[in-house]
Amino acid sequence: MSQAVTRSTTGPATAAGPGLLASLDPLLREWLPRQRWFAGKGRPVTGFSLVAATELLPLEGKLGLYHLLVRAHQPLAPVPGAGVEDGIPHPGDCYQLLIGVREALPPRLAPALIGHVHDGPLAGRTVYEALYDPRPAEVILEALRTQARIGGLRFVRRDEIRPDLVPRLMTAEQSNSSVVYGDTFILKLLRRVVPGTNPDLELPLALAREGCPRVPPPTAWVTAEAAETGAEEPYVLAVLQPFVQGATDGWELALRELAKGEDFSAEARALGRATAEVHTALARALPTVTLGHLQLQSLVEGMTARLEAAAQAVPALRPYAPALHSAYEALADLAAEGHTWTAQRVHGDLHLGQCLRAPAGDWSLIDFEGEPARPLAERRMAQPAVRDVAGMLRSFDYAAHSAGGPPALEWAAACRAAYCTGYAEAGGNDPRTDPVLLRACETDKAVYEVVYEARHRPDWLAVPLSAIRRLAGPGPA
Ligand SMILES: Nc1ncnc2c1ncn2[C@@H]1O[C@H](COP(=O)(O)OP(=O)(O)O)[C@@H](O)[C@H]1O
Ligand SMILES: O=P(O)(O)O[C@H]1O[C@H](CO)[C@@H](O[C@H]2O[C@H](CO)[C@@H](O)[C@H](O)[C@H]2O)[C@H](O)[C@H]1O
Repeated sequence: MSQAVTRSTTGPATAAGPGLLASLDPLLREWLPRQRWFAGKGRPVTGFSLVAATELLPLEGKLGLYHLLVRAHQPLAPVPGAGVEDGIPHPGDCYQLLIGVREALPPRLAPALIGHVHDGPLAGRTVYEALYDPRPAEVILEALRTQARIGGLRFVRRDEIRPDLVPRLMTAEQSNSSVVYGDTFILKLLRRVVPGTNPDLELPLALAREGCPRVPPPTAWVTAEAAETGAEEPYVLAVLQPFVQGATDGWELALRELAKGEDFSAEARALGRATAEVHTALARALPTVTLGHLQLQSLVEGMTARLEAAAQAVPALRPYAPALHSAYEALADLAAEGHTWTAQRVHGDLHLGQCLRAPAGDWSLIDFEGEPARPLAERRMAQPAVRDVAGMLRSFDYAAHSAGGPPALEWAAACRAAYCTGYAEAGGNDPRTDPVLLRACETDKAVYEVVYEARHRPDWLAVPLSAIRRLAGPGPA
């Protein structure tokens, strides 16, 4: 692993050294695991190593600013897709940090505090999560606007960016961190980063080339060059895109309508159409493949392995596992009979919260990263488009269980039907004509959700478990 301490080519000279991380180490051990976006919850952090450090503002000023890529050592790996120790040695995940350094924090930045440094080059200073502070956020936007190269960081711009946009950090619960600039742009700073093409940049760029208006096109992005990090490929670190002004996300909207006892099927149908339009554009933009017997076998093996790992991690799932396996076996049987399916690039983690409705009524889809816990190569594989449909169908069910009171099952059924109708109207294959594949994909998604909730929101575990019971069907469980 490289201990790159980078030297700026067009930015300020760097004063960061390996001592920097050593002095931050005790503070990060305490602070990092508390962050919503920390992926290694439940496993101890035993240390850190520096992948790259870049000074963005020199320490001599009132405000110092460091960009760090830091590997958090957690010697045991998560069970694939489950996040629970199983003893497999693991080098640890790499996180992107933007660290502000001041003599003292003004009260408005109190929530951003990481801690007070006692040793090393930052001794006596206060370090904090710099995205809370407008000045560092402006530094990033200015670097994008001017296409700067600072150390190993490359700021790449595709479209014009107006100067002087005022930043504000989004405070929503997120897997990453986002800053909105003057209601014009939104910057997503990825937190757990891996080298290689990131689908959250790759797919919106491909859709922009296709002229698909359903996805905000990337305006600019940040990468860390491979030479600076010791990786084989650059890391994609952040993506700037147009901000959909006044938008409401589908989750919020669905809950609002549910609370009023209102039907949501017209919106669900429009969402189905939007999804089909995105799928059609993705199938035009990027290669599609036919899944024959062998490929189907490996798809089924993946689903089976995820179910097994999930049942190991979440005991409540165990009684249903045999019945759930039958959904995958039915798919394998169809494949053995010679059925084939088309696979293409998909969103990968589609749910109501990833759909934004502009005030004029148009729906946009965002966040093409895929399921965050899966390896990058898996997230970039061509898959049956029904995977995304299954994600949305699950989401209507989630909403029906989350509005308070008895689950609004009829409401969800109407949304699910309308969504499939809209999907077929806009040129997608009606998912209801392929019930075996749909059931397998819905099962796989519900299994993922069981693990996700057990890990992040145990209070919500009952929601996917109720779907698990439905999907398992009547039987000994
Ligand atoms: N282009 C956009 N316009 C308006 N709001 C957006 C846009 N992109 C994202 N958001 C808001 O930011 C939130 C987080 O974005 P998302 O890409 O889902 O990040 P994460 O991967 O961290 O979950 C979304 O739920 C949405 O509210
Ligand atoms: O939006 P993210 O990329 O962070 O996705 C993760 O978190 C989601 C929750 O915020 C989670 O979605 C699940 O809960 C939603 C309601 O909060 C529901 O609409 C989805 O259908 C359900 O899957 C998602 O699975 C996870 O990857």
